[in-house]
Amino acid sequence: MSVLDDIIAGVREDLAERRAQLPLEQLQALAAAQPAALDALAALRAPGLQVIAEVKRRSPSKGQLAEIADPAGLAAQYAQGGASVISVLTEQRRFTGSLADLDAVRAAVRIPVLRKDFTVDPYQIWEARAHGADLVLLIVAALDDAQLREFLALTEELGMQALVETHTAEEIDRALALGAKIIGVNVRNLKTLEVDNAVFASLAGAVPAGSVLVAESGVKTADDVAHYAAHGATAVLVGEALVSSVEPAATIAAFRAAAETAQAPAV
Ligand SMILES: O=P(O)(O)OC[C@@H](O)[C@@H](O)c1c[nH]c2ccccc12
Repeated sequence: MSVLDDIIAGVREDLAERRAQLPLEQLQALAAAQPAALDALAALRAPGLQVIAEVKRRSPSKGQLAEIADPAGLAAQYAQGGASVISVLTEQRRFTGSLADLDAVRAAVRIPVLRKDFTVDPYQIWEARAHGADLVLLIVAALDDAQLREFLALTEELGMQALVETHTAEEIDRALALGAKIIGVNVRNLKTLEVDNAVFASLAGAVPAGSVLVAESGVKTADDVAHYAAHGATAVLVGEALVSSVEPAATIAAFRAAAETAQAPAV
């Protein structure tokens, strides 16, 4: 069983518990009572390189990254530093996230919020909307085409966007064929947890110009950001480097500035 399969098995167990507590019909009523989702696509299409800043306490590959006693305060700092979207890990067992974190972040910022989880059931998309998220993560490696199609349609029906995460050229083709508008390339292989930054440059060409292309994982330095920007990234998704930064707002500002240098035409 790969790491991904193992994580998903836990996600399904936790999901069964939540579903037993709150039937889908009630969740749908909560979703309907939410203000409309914010336009994440427009936010990511703004000029310059966009930063998706993640609230992430722990990961299976790195263990504990940060305490994050105040996710709302952290998200506010991210927004103040110029993040375009806040990503909130809600998976509990491996990442120590929760829907309570999502609620706290949603209440703290006015920019789009991504519910970052291993989506394997439509219930989770309703849940994301009921908790005020504007985007969900769909990991292509975890879904077949029928699921991906169904989940993209539901996302659209709820006025939300999906960050469709890929790791291979074949996954990018599947995502594009099903109409994904925001494509993520995760340079971390979720089956082995290995990070290889070169994966982005090797795959970026498979995504047509005009799509929103997000480089995910392993962004540590301004040089990493400049590298992804030079290879066509619209945005970078950053977790560890921000949760472990003493000044996350300044780090985000520095990342955005690094991308401008990378994109400036040579004179
Ligand atoms: O902490 P990093 O290396 O900056 O990575 C952030 C993000 O890309 C990573 O958290 C991530 C990308 N795709 C995921 C899917 C599930 C859980 C986590 C992830």
